[in-house]
Amino acid sequence: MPHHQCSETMRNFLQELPKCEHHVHLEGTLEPELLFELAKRNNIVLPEQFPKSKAELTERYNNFADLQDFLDFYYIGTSVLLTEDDFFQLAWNYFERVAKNDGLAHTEVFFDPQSHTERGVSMDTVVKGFKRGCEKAEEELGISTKLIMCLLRHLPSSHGLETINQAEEYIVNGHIHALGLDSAEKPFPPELFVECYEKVKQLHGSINLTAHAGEEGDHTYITNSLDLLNVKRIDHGVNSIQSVELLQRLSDERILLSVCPLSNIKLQVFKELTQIPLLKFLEHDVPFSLNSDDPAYFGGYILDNYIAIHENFGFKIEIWEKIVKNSIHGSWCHQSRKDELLEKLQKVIEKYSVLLE
Ligand code: HPA
Ligand SMILES: [Zn+2]
Repeated sequence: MPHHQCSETMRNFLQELPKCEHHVHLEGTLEPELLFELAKRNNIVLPEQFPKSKAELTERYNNFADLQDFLDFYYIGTSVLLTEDDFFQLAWNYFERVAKNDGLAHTEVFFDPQSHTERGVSMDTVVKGFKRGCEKAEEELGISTKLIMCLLRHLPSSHGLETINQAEEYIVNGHIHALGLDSAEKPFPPELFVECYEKVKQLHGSINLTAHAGEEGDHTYITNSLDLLNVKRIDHGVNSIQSVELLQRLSDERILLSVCPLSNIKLQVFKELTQIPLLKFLEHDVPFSLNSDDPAYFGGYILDNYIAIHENFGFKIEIWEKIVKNSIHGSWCHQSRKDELLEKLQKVIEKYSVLLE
């Protein structure tokens, strides 16, 4: 049960904060409605045992046993996406929703090309559709965006290398801004992907690097991602709590953890939101952002995650200022954009420091 009520004023404050999202899978924004619509339009036959209605599917999404149980649904979801317009529409629906409802200012979005190229959809189709969504969002919604290509760790690293080759043009020209690593964590540790991370770095010396680590895997998955893959951000990273040395290192090196509260509950990483180690991170000055991960599957977009954290932690305005400041500093946009967002943050803090007294 939440301990702190989120007043209307508090909700408005959280909405108006210039939030940055660093951990959202575009394929994880596929709402049941669009899933069924695209399956029909593209003549995709869903598995026999797959829920038949939106209500049934949403109900099943409330009962994921763990990461793998979710991933089984997630990959069935990806299978309905075929054309460039499908990818565009998926991305656009997300951008429009979070810019208008959630007050999102900047978002760095993951996509999983291998979940599409494995089914015969080309890299070009995927990237062009998503890129078009990003451009329209920047022009019409005023939010800034970056695309992060993720490799699926349940596939061999040779498949990852092939994927990097297919994406070479977009890595070199910067349309793909960063590399990430996702899917089933524990059986597939970071050391399996050293060659892939070296390869993208060869193609583009200043490409940004991140990896999912320490969601179900222990703290060594995080340390090894930092040491062997040279990532400068960790997605999830909640198991860093197991090592004080690691917490100190994350703080010293300003490694941002992209924490996903509602995801952690839905995938049974924690029983209660209060168990997410945000207080420890604050105590050790480990920078973190709050994110939605797969909002269509986990029952909430970014503002819902902020509200849920407020209801469970009752953070004061100064803590929210710090969280948003760290999210801005840890973003991969230009300094000029960060300055804009920091200025906006100051205005919102000034406005609400009286209202929320
Ligand atoms: O939270 C996640 N973890 C790992 N892989 C994923 N792919 C989509 N979401 C996730
Ligand atoms: Zn994720």
